[in-house]
Amino acid sequence: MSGISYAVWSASVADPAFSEWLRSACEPEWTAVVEHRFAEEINRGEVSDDKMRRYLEQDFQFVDSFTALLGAAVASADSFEARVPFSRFVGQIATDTERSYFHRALAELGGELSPTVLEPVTLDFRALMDEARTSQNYALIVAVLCVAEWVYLGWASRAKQPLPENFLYREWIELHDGEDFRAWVGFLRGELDRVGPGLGVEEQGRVLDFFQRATRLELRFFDMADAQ
Ligand SMILES: Cc1ncc(CN)c(N)n1
Repeated sequence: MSGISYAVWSASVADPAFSEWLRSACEPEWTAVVEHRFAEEINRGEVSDDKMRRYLEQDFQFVDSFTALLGAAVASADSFEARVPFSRFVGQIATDTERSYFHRALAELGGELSPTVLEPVTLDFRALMDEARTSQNYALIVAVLCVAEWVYLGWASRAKQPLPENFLYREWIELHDGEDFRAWVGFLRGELDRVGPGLGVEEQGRVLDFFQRATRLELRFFDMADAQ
């Protein structure tokens, strides 16, 4: 990936959907995230407690900004029907099942819900999400949300059955795979496919820029978690 690409998506029959056009412009980083060693170790239940604690401490700070970004999607969507899946996700997942996972997992690992030191990549990711949130631009907001959820579906759906017994890994995988999560990612992609083609060329380039920056940050986040 080399910064903003002003290659234009076009609506001819042969062209991919807008979301697939964005994703394929993020190779090889996209595949590097989905096939990352750290993700493979989660899928096999082999991450050391120390690494898992560090990752989840930082990720809980990610999730805080992510939840605020979901709120911005509710506010900036162009119809009631589009607002509903975001609202449902905030209520059922982000502030309920996922929050409960973080509380239990960090208690088990002796981690902190509010670590004093935030890694540079955590700060950078929070900054990107804040930039998308304060833009109040629906396409930019959905682009960042879509990357975060789609790459997580990518690695989690590679986990082999039976999943690890330890809840630290099993629940983290289950939160990012399964029928409901696939439908959620399908919705996010569908929103990009719906609004993307109607944007001007410059605005499409801006969406691509946010999509690429989010993908790079996902890769850096797993690199940070894997380092030690
Ligand atoms: C860094 C990151 N990216 C995505 C996700 C999935 N919501 C997450 N928990 N953390």
